[in-house]
Amino acid sequence: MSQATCCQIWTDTQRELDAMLQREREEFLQPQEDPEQVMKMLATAYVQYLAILRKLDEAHAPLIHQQKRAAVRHALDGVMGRILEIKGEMVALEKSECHSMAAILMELQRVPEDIEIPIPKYFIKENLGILQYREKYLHEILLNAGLLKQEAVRAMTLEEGIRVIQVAERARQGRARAAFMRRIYLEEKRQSKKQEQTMAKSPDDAATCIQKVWRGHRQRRETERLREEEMIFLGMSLPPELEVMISLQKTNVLEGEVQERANFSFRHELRAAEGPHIKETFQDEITQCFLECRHITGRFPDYPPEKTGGSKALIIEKHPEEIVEELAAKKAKAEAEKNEKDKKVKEAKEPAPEKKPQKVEKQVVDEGWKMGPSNFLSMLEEGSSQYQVFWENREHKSDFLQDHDPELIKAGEREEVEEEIRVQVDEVMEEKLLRVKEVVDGETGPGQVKAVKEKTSKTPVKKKISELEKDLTPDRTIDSLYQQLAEERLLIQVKNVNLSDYMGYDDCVRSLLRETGAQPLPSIPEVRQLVALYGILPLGSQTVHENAPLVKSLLLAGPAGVGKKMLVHAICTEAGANLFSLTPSNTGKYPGKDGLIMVLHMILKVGKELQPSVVWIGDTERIYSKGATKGEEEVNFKRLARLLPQFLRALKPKDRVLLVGTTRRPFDANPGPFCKVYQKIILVPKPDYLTRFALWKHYILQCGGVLTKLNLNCLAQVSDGFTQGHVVDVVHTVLTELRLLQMARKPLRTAEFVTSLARHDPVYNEEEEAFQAWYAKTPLGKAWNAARETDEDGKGKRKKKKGKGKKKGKK
Ligand SMILES: Nc1ncnc2c1ncn2[C@@H]1O[C@H](COP(=O)(O)OP(=O)(O)OP(=O)(O)O)[C@@H](O)[C@H]1O
Repeated sequence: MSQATCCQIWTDTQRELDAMLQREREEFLQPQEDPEQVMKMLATAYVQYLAILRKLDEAHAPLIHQQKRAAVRHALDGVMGRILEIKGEMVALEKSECHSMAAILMELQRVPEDIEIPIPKYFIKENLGILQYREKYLHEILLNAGLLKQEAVRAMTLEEGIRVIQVAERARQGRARAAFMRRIYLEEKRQSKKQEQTMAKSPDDAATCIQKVWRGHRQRRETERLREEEMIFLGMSLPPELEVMISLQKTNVLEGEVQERANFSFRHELRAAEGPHIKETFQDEITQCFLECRHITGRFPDYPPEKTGGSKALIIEKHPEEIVEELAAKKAKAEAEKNEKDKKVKEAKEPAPEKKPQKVEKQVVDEGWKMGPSNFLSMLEEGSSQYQVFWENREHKSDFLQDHDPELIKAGEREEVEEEIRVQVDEVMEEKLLRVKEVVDGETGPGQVKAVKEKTSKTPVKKKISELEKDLTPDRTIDSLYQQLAEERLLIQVKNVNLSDYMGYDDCVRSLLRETGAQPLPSIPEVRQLVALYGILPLGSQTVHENAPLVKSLLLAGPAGVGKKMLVHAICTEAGANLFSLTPSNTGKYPGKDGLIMVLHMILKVGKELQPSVVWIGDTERIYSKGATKGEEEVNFKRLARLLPQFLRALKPKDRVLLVGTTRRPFDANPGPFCKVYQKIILVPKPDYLTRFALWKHYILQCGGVLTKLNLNCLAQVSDGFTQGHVVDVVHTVLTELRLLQMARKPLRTAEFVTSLARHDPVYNEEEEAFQAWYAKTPLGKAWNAARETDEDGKGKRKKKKGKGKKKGKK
């Protein structure tokens, strides 16, 4: 895609985004009373933001201009975050992770694929070098530790050997023949030259000859230049300067260096041109502030210590009147709090009068629904205004050089230069203030300041640091910890699977069931969406992780073979994350509480440093098993269960680390602590007819099978109740190397697969019901049931009222 097309897509999408922001300002700020209307509004915005995200990613991926890339990425992150916020609102409103979007899709004239979550390509593309290096490093560690076998070098067959020799021999003969022909050509040329030299030429002939050669050469050069210009104009090739730049940027290190050098020169320029003026302004502002303060309080204030930001606070502070106002507001707030406390104490002493629930309910209804505060709207609006200032009116088509905009860099650098100068000014002004205090007020400043400092240093705020947050390995490097974790199999290789490889279609039966009022459970496409929303997007983007509703842990529950592990690997592949395996059988190598703390500490330290990271606990129900503990292994599991909340507490919004648990038997776990640790629970379903059909086809073709004589409909029908894992296993069992060799004589038959399938146990209805019953007991399941009951009560009451009304009417 040419750069001009990318910019055009960006322009169009930005316009759509502006329209969305305008709509948000108008619609979402108004309180709404009808929940159905609210849901419709949210779902519409959700679908539209997804379309915007898709287009922004399309524009961002091929863009070369670094500043434009940064601007589009800013918008990308903002839109991703906003989608997560809207999803959060939808979940809170419907008390379910699944929403029926069919009506909205119809109304907006979209297809079901439009609600798949696009995963920005920059997650991987911008870290490709580091990811490849890390993959190679891990591979080497595993090879050296003997945990991986070196791939055996395959011996050549006789035919392959002959072929290689033939190719080489023919090439040699070709080269010899070419050399021979060249020799003949040169010989002939030499002969003709000799003949020409013997025939004397007039000066005119000689001049014509020289002109001919020169004109030919000049025209060829000119044509070449024109051709290059045209290619650049059409966007089919890059200007030479840019090509050099891109080749430099191919390695991340170089990119960093180039950027750093450019920034340094701008900073230097700014410091020289604007530094003195900034310094003067700061000094004036600080002096003014001190004078005003003395005017109000009668003495010069102490200089704010550097730890609290130095004079930054003074510079921000506007007017003495505002300070007075602020103080008054603080006082009023404190008084109000005190009054409330007194009131509560009084109420606790006196028997509380009976509450009137009806009134409260009415109040809630009266207030209506309002969209919660957003961290991303302001970001999007800021991005939009920056776009209007810098990019909207720029001529993208003729920007052959894709050169940077110095003003934009300067704007970014200005803040840093200001901060640098402020620190210098602070040092000077603090000295000055002390001297002035001594002369004017007779205060011996340093002593007082020291005293204050000592006072503050004597009363440090005691904060309890959990065992996991302490650095237990201060003398170890990240590399050595990484190596140790890999050797202990706590850090494992990620299988290269994408989320789109997790095949599956919407289950029509499930949608029908939902309409009858059954608890909504996710279909396969919804599982894909939830995994992308709660796992991949926050892990891939720092901004999204820090500002969107924080999800620290995710549970994938479902029968054996439905693809839970595949989803864990897909999260890591798409987000470029490390994969730590805390599966109970792995932690046995570190017995005792201290051992376990050390494992968790190492995982946290390496995971945070080399973020994003996924910490996977397979068979996670085992660590929350009900009943008394038996044996050392179970004691260790219980210990891990007790340490997990601490582990999660040690994860801050800036740490892109996600805990993912997988379980085949969640009902065996103690529901209380289990659901407390896992913030989001996704029930992974077994495949429906359409998915089974696609799975059979895909895996048979992948293993080299031929479909001609196969009845895939029959296979899909017969495999009802079986999982994806069963299908994969059956295909691998049937399509052995020997069977593939026989294929020409003996075509594949459906019965072969059916026979093999019969050796597996399907997921029986009882097991599926057990999953559903367990899900109904999770916090979200309970909330959904409670909401439904109140809904039904409400409807019943309304019906009764109507009935009464009618009777009265008849009377
Ligand atoms: N939706 C899917 N599309 C394609 N392949 C799938 C899908 N789901 C699962 N598979 C394949 O099925 C096999 C089993 O999947 P996986 O091991 O991830 O299941 P699991 O739920 O983790 O099983 P278990 O609970 O037994 O550990 C894998 O080879 C995986 O690639």
